Amino acid sequence: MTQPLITLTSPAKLNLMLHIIGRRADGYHQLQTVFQFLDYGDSMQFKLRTDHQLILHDSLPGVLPEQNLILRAAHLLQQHSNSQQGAEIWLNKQLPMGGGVGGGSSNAATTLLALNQLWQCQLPLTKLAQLGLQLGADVPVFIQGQSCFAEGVGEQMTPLVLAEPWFLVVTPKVCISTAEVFSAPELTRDSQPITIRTVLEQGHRNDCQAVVERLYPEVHEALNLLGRVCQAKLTGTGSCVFGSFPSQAAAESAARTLPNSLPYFIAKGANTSVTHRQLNKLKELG
Ligand SMILES: C[C@](O)(CO)[C@H](O)COP(=O)(O)OP(=O)(O)OC[C@H]1O[C@@H](n2ccc(N)nc2=O)[C@H](O)[C@@H]1O
Ligand SMILES: Nc1ncnc2c1ncn2[C@@H]1O[C@H](COP(=O)(O)OP(=O)(O)OP(=O)(O)O)[C@@H](O)[C@H]1O
Repeated sequence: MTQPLITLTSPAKLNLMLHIIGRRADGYHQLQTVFQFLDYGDSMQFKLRTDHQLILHDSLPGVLPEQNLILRAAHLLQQHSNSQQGAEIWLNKQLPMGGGVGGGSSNAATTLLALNQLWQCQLPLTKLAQLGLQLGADVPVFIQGQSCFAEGVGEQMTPLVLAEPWFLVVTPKVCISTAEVFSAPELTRDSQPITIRTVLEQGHRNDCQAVVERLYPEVHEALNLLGRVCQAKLTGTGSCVFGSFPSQAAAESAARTLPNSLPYFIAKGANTSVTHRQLNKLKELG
């Protein structure tokens, strides 16, 4: 019998603002951030196996299969749910790695969501988000699937309805280690906490930006170039920088002002993750 196959988009996120307000005893930074999803990402396919095997068909440069967040997420769910089933997984990577658009975390979350459905584990999103947090601070937001104001390390989420403009995302060819940025001595770690009511007026800054611009001249240059045509900001710990536009045509016209050597993509903002919209459609189809 042919086993079911599901195809899902594993989207990018942007941090529209990111303030660091303190540090936990374990060294993790306490953040205030606004997450927006993009209708753009990696493509993933999941096929049920009736045995226990987990097979990832595509590899990533510099990432051992057992370190790949996709297999780590699949193993975690298998252990937690005691599922006797397995899966074959395919990944078509589009998102830049170490780009601050959350590609690895998104892949992990998409895996948890897809296998929860394929294996009929029926774990609620809150439980999947708890599991996801063991894999990375950015995983819960991709599980929850709504644009939001997030606090803690990003796991305390309050949904926020945002505008859904088009974004021009410049992707400098550098892979940035999140841990390196968070360990910089000069990083701002004492921003004044703001409230969700004032976030859209007061939250325009990314506290990681100064450190990243100093460590990575390519990112500094990208911010300068994009800054000529819009307000340009860093997402997460970089390397990607972005600006928003009222239409796709306006974003395309801004992209034409960039040097040909500078890679970019254009995508629409979305209040609900595309993965959730696709999974809901599959559920409706039965
Ligand atoms: C910067 C953001 O992308 C904003 O959305 C996230 O906070 C980063 O999330 P992530 O990539 O999933 O990060 P993780 O894989 O959990 O952490 C990588 C490393 O970054 C540091 N780290 C991460 C998140 C955080 N709030 N404080 C930290 O100090 C820790 O040294 C950690 O070992
Ligand atoms: N499936 C995966 N996709 C991408 N990176 C992965 C994956 N699995 C493990 N990794 C590792 O995670 C690192 C960070 O990848 P990722 O693309 O998520 O960075 P990022 O966008 O900067 O993340 P964030 O915004 O969450 O800080 C990669 O350099 C790679 O070593």
